[in-house]
Amino acid sequence: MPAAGWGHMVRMTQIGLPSRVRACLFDLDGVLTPTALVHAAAWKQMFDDFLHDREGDGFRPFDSTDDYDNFVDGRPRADGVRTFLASRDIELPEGDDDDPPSAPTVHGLGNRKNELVLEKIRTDGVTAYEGSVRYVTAVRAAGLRTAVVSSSANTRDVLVSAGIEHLMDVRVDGVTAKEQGLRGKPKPDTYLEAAKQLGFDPGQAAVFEDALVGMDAGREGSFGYVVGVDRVGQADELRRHGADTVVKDLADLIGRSV
Ligand SMILES: O=P(O)(O)OC[C@H]1O[C@@H](O)[C@H](O)[C@@H](O)[C@@H]1O
Repeated sequence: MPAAGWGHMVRMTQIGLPSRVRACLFDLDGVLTPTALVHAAAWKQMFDDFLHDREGDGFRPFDSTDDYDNFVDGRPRADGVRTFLASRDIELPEGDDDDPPSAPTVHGLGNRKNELVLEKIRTDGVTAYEGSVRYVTAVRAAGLRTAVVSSSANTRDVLVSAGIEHLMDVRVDGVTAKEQGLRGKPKPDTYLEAAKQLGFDPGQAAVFEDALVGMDAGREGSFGYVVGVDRVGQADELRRHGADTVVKDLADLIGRSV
């Protein structure tokens, strides 16, 4: 048997990653589960109600593709509120984490959106992408370690609801990032923390992301490989933001050599 073990030999041809990669860091929403759609719909409903109340019938609605991808996707919740409002030249007081959903503050709006997300997840449940489960299972069988790295404070609930919590060795999410004072994506802090907890340098870790800010984090953190996951037809944008490769589904990497 070779010094690195058979798992090492097998994975080079079967999981589409360079041999230096020993750990896989997966974003959640849009990569492991289809919950990016739930978030996008909740953001739209919340911002459209807010803009309508503020500007009347002539308001410019939140665009679930452009506004979501550029200002909200992948960022921690309050950063998403701030970044979108800034794009419309709107300033609101910060407020507090426990502001009621009716409060006209950054956190009030964030809490309003979160109520919509939780309602949808509780009603419909979450099913993981089948190709993602197959791919994560394959990388673990090849001896790599795995982490989920998400801005979402709902990460644990979504993993449990989807039945995939046991597939992740480490979780760095919106809750743990806040506890540890880690900056959110597009900063690489949460991905760096996950690599550290798994015991690897960034160069030995691959980042799997569907969000443009996640690509930026992968590039700024000098990770060993960055996989862009294109669920919405933004492959070129993902490449421009630093993807080494772009796939439509994680299972597309199975059987691919790099
Ligand atoms: O509001 P949460 O569940 O903490 O999630 C924050 C963000 O988490 C990211 O994973 C999603 O891409 C965003 O859409 C979402 O807004």
